[in-house]
Amino acid sequence: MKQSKMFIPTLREVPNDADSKSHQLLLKAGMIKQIASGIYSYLPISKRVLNKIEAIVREEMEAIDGIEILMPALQPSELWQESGRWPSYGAELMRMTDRHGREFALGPTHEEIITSLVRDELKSYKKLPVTLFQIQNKFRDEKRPRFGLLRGREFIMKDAYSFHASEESLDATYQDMYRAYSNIFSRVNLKFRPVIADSGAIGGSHTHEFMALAEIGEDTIAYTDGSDYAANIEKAEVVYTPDVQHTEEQPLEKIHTPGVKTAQQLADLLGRRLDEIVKSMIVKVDDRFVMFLLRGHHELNDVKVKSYFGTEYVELATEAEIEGIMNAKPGSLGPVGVDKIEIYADYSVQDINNLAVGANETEYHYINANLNRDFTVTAFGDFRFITEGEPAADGSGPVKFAEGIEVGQVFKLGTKYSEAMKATFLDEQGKARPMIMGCYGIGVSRTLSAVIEQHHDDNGIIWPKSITPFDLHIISVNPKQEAQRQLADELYATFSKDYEVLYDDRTERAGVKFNDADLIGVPLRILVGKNAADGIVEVKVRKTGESFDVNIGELKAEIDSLYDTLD
Ligand SMILES: O=C(C[C@@H]1CCCCN1)Cn1cnc2cc(Cl)c(F)cc2c1=O
Ligand SMILES: [Mg+2]
Ligand SMILES: [Mg+2]
Repeated sequence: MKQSKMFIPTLREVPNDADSKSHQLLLKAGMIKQIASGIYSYLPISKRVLNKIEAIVREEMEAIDGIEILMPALQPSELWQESGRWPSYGAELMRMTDRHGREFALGPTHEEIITSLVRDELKSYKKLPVTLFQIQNKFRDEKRPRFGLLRGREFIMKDAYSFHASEESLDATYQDMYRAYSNIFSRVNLKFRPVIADSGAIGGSHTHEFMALAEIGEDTIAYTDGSDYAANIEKAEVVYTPDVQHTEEQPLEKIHTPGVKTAQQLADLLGRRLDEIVKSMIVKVDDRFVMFLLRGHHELNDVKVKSYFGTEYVELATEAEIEGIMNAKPGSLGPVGVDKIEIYADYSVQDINNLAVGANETEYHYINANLNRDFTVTAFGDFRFITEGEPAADGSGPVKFAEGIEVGQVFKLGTKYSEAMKATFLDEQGKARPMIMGCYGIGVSRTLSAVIEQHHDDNGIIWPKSITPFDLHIISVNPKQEAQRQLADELYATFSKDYEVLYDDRTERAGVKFNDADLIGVPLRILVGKNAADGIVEVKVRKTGESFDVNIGELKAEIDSLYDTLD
């Protein structure tokens, strides 16, 4: 492709609204243009990379008998009424009405559509299992779109759905997908980790997220070097090992604590460690309020609370709600004398006694509060986030933390949608049974960004060979020089036979062309410059920056062998 005919609006300066490295580079390399918050046009360089990522995804899906279809983005609300999800999503679900006043959603995902499609077509166990997938734009009205393509409101997803007559069959497909995802993320040259994850609102039991490791990642992974254990921190189980440090029970004592609002301030006032304080939090679970007790140095894990109570509706109570229930401000809450709401406590609260807790009176606290004497707990449980260094659930050693970008997720869905939508099949005994489902997503546009996050330097992107927009970048340094332009034209014609070539034939200054080439990030570059008349060109490897002169007689062999060494 001649760059004089291309559309790559590179930028000189860093756009100030870019809030991540990949977002900056996508803009500087002229790969995307924002049309509205979280909504982008993919320009030619991006489109070429997306085509390659999608080709790899298709190959791996088809290798495990995935069949490609394309479903509509417009989804009739009736199907979401059937699945019961129409009322359960808020502003994130983009809704609209058509000219007849009928309600639709712009599809954020396609469980309802695919289930209605399959229930009409596949009636017998003989037709199962089947795995259908699509690659399509999804719409989710994120409250805070950010990081360019990493969290957009319209994005490209590969979503696959599988239908089974048995759990074993679902298991087999789940494993196939798990391996296919590992292949895909390896082939696009991403450093990634599959992590045990929480299935959240989607239901089902078993799910893994595929995390691309990157500082900018919004997810935190708890992993160990001792095994392939890795879990989303929302899910990482805390192995409770009792570490009881009880002392002689002391009499309960109320103390005036002006200005004390946090566990740290209470610890400082009492001259105790933070972990010797027990903090009390009021959480709204569904439509009731519940108190949670945690050690001062731990944090409440809302995802664990959701899965413990089996609901998505878990929110911290507001200050007004707290004052309404407890007649005290959030900084002075405690379990003593609380009988209107249930109290749950993290396991490790039972390790200490003579507790310092709020007195449910603003600016008053108790010391020496003791379980069963001064307050009771409905149940102890694992309600907190694991902290770095604590033992992993599989006993493989202390967990370490890393940031990750969720680029894929595989779910065992079960029969949540097939039951709700009566997608049944006739089993061997002719009995109608709900199909057992799995669903599997890859963020295709998010994967493009994740690759940039992991493959760049200060001058721009460095594309892995597998998804690079072009293989070779030929630059005629000064096309006004007849010898240079002629040789560059010839090399473009020759190399285009075996490689995808971007030919910078523009009459821009050399510096501009080199800057653009560094930004765009094609892995190999041929500079046709002042030595063209002597049949010498310069070859440059984008990743290492190394460059050397090559006689055009050896150029093809040199490029072929160099290209093979690239990753
Ligand atoms: O999408 C999934 C599960 C899997 C992921 C892989 C591909 C198939 N679906 C979960 N999820 C996430 N955000 C959503 C946002 C909105 Cl607004 C919605 F209405 C529904 C969903 C929703 O269901
Ligand atoms: Mg997540
Ligand atoms: Mg997820």
